[in-house]
Amino acid sequence: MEYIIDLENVTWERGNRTLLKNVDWQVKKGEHWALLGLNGSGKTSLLNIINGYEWPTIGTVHVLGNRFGATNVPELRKSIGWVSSSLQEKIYKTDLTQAVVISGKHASIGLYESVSKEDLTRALEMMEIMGCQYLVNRVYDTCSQGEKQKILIARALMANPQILILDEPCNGLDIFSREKLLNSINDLACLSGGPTLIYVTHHIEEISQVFQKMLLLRRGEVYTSGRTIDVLNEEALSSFFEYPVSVEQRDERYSIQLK
Ligand SMILES: Nc1ncnc2c1ncn2[C@@H]1O[C@H](COP(=O)(O)OP(=O)(O)OP(=O)(O)O)[C@@H](O)[C@H]1O
Repeated sequence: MEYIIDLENVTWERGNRTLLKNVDWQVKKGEHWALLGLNGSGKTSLLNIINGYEWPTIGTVHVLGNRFGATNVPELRKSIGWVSSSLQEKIYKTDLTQAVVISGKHASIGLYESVSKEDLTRALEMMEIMGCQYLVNRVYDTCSQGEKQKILIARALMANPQILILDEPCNGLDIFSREKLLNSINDLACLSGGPTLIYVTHHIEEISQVFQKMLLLRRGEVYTSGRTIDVLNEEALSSFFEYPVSVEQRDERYSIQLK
């Protein structure tokens, strides 16, 4: 079986610190994962390794069938979308929303080529998938935080990625904007031929039923990975957080409270 992400025994050291230790993680195409961990647990470090921005000290990394060390990483990166708050800061605030989306075609910030009719049509399609086509012709900075997230996901889709990393996309959103964004993400997850999603979060409340697999990171190590329904329960999470928690499940969504 070919995995689209295959990390074997990945350890990453910086100075005298081990930031990732013996990480094994295999992701199949079309299998959407949530990646959960507290602040500083190593989530971003892991994503940096998957994107080839950092190299493991020990272990092997295969992404989309390519072994890091024997492949052209910048080329490979075109197949991986990564939407994060640091991206949001880079976007030119006075650009129109559709220009921001089109810039995802070459992962540029801003547009440096004339826009073809096909690019515009595709951008509008991507905006429609994310439920934000109504924002066309709006200046990016006049959009709400939730709308900006949708634009940035549409931008990432423009390059037709096989893997799409959504790095804490609901940060800074109120409960209504959060639910709207999660609905659009669910639609995207169900899109035939769409990317495999990796949803990074601190909050189990955001993990909807489309994320059937989970990886729990703690202090740079995989605490556990497997089916979400097996992982998101009181016993497993109390042990993971090293603190007693209660977990409720309703309508295929979860909530957690400290006991
Ligand atoms: N380049 C680096 N050099 C040294 N230490 C680093 C480097 N990158 C990350 N770290 C450290 O590794 C640990 C894990 O950081 P990382 O950003 O991967 O965690 P995270 O799970 O993404 O956290 P958060 O949820 O707060 O974003 C932290 O203690 C961080 O300070």
